[in-house]
Order: sequence, then structure tokens, then C-alpha cells
Amino acid sequence: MSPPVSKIVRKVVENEEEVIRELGALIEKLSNEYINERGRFNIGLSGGSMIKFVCSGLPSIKTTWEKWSLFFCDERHVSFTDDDSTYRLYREGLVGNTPLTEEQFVIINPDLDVAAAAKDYEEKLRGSFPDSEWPSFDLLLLGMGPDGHTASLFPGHELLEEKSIWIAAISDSPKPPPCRVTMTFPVINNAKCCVFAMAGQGKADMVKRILGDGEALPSGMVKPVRGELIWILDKAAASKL
Ligand SMILES: O=C(O)[C@H](O)[C@@H](O)[C@H](O)[C@H](O)COP(=O)(O)O
Repeated sequence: MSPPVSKIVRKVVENEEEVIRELGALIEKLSNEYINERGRFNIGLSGGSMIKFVCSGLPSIKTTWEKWSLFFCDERHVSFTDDDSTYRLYREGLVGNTPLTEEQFVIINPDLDVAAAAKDYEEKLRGSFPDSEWPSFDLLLLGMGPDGHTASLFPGHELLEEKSIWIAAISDSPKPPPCRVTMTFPVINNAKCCVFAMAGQGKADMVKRILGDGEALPSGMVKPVRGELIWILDKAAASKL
């Protein structure tokens, strides 16, 4: 029997502030569930506006912070002093504003070339998920780009078909910067919970295409095989559904 198709939960809230609150509440709930169950919480972070959502919402949640490990669904292949570094922005937003420490982030090695950095990051993940054919993150936080991409998986890109590695390198990202490392779909779809969070009218057309029309753009290919899929949208982003 094929694995159950994940149910898509849509949470439409009033505005961006409510998206932040809803996302924070979900992260708090899941972190406490998994920490109680297994003593650990493994979360994957995305860049873009997700950074603001997470850094605004996390400081007020109640969790056992020292049990967290924070990974990256994708990361730009730039130095950690670069304005484009997703890790840098999360570090600045969370270390100091929450009890999280830099050591709890599992980060890329930007000093390697992008192909080697992807391999190195995969090895780091294998160290965190030993004896696993595929890692199963407790929660992956995903954004959706204007072209329907998610993580650094872009429409029409060959990486959409990548089925054998956990972390891939891309050097022709249509969204700058061009070089990144990214989780592949087998990893994303092996998560216990995938959450998209977005706000604003600028997302409405693509939301309609993916959630309304079922277009198989990358964000629409996120279908956790055994996990939950949640879309948190404000009314503007959901306005064309
Ligand atoms: O680092 C990145 O660029 C991302 O991980 C990327 O996938 C992002 O999540 C989307 O582009 C949505 O970005 P916005 O939410 O800012 O539109």
C-alpha cells in the first residue's frame, strides 16, 4: 500500500503579525512534543522572509532550548559575514534574543567550493542522523519564491529529480546568489512536518497556482510521505484561493 498522502492543512490568518504568532505557536508545540518524546528537536530553516517570521516569533515561546539542533533547508554559499548568509541572519536574530547558542546550528563550510560544501554538509547531517537511509527532520520551515521554488529547488531544474543524495549543490540559482546548497526532495518529503509560512498580496498568484490549481511547481512537490504539510497564510496571500 502506498504511504498515506499527507493532508494539507491550511491556516489562513488576518495578517503577517498573525502568521508570525501562528508559526511560533506551532514551533513551540512541536518542539515540546518531540523533546518530551525523544529528548531532541531537529528543525530545518529557510532564508528569505522566514528569517523575520522566526526571529520575531521565537523569543516568546516556551521550550527546552538546549535540546534544539538547527539545520538549513538551503543555504547560500557565501561567507558568514556576507549580507546574503542565511546563517548569519539567524545567528544575529536568535543568539542573544533566545537561549540558543551558535553551537546548536549545524552550518555549512563556506570555505569549500560549493560541490564540496554540499558533500560536507551531507556528512554533517549523517552525523546527526546516523544509520538513517534518509534523515527525518521533526520540522522543516519552507518559503515559496515568486516562481514557486522552495529551498533552492527551482522550476525546471534537474535537482527536482535528484533522488540519491541528501544535500545538493547548485551554482545556477535564478535567485541570487547563484551558488547554494539545498536539501533534496527525498529529505524534505521524509520530514515529520513541513510548514510553509507567507504573507502579502505578492504571494497570492503563486498560492492560487499551487494550492488552488495544483500546479506541480517545486513548492507543490512538498508532500511529506508520512508527515504533515501545513500552509500558514495571511488573508492577502490566500486572497485568490
Ligand atoms: O535562502 C533562500 O533564498 C530561501 O530559502 C528561499 O527558498 C526562500 O525561502 C524563498 O525564496 C522565499 O523567500 P521570500 O519568503 O523572501 O519570498
